Amino acid sequence: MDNGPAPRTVAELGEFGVIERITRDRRASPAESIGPGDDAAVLAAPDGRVVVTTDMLVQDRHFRLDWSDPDDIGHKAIAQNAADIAAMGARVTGFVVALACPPDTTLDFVDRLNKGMSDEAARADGAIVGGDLVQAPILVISITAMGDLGDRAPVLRSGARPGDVVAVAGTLGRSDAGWAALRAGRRDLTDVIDAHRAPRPPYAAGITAADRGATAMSDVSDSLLADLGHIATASGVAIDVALSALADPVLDAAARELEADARQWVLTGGEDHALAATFPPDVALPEGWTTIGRVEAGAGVTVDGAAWSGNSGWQSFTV
Ligand SMILES: Nc1ncnc2c1ncn2[C@@H]1O[C@H](COP(=O)(O)OP(=O)(O)O)[C@@H](O)[C@H]1O
Ligand SMILES: Cc1ncc(C[n+]2csc(CCOP(=O)(O)OP(=O)(O)O)c2C)c(N)n1
Ligand SMILES: [Mg+2]
Ligand SMILES: [Mg+2]
Ligand SMILES: [Mg+2]
Repeated sequence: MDNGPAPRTVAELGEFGVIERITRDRRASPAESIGPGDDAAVLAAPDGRVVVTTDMLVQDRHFRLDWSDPDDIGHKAIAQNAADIAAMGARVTGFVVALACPPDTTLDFVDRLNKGMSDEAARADGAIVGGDLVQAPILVISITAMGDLGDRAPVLRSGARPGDVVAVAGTLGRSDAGWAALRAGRRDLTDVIDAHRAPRPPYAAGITAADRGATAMSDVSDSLLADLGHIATASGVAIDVALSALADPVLDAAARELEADARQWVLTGGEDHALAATFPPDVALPEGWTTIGRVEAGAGVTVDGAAWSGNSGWQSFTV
């Protein structure tokens, strides 16, 4: 029997066909858990507490289809959520993914988006256990991540104390540099463009930081200055950052090409999802962490002892 041409778009395959396609490889959920396919998922919460966070990506606000491949968008959507779990000192247990897309979205696009999400979920050691699929005029990906602290105390933004060391794990400023390269049409600057399209946060560093006694932690989504600012405010302390500790030859090379200031990217660029944390002064930093500053008495964030002039990072409603 001739069933006609194979479906090519989500409208042609239909909601339940697409869900079946997306979840086909996701039947294997973690032990004691129930994954996609029922009215809700069930996740084990071994220590009785659940860490939970949500973040969304909106087309033309967080990504552009002419700048990012579908798998990049999938990576980024999972990464921005998993980084918040890691920033609490927790490990990811599961994700639920709500996807809104136009009816002419191709199945190839959905497959690649799905592959990017699955690959990054695997990097974060978590499974995609459910979601939602609806029609919308543009793409929106809204993800909720759940995590488990084991026997650790959560690392809050409020625990930094004067005398603590400030450290980061992961790269800073590369995503912003990549965004600048894309706006300038400089597709050749692949180091920074790749970092913008698909950040790879250092999830394990969040857990090792918690185990090593980190006093406060956050991922860097809006900018180093803005996110350290949240730690400073929540902790009632001042933070001073040493610019020399933030040098990155990849950024310097991109800055020469784009006639830009690498310091601006490192301090005010968002979307790298590096981890920033404070540690007691006598602690040996775990692997992957680099000292970039110090916690002091007072308020606010300074750079080499002085206020940073100009914008300090991304704000959703300013542009
Ligand atoms: N619409 C909302 N309703 C309730 N809480 C929110 C809302 N938006 C943000 N928050 C909370 O405000 C805090 C800061 O949010 P956000 O800046 O998005 O954090 P992050 O950069 O870690 O994603 C988080 O604790 C988040 O849960
Ligand atoms: C098309 C496009 N425009 C602008 C940006 C830049 N941008 C979008 S969101 C963002 C920062 C973080 O976004 P937010 O939604 O605040 O994430 P959260 O802090 O909640 O993790 C930046 C720098 C981009 N990536 N793509
Ligand atoms: Mg958020
Ligand atoms: Mg965060
Ligand atoms: Mg933000």
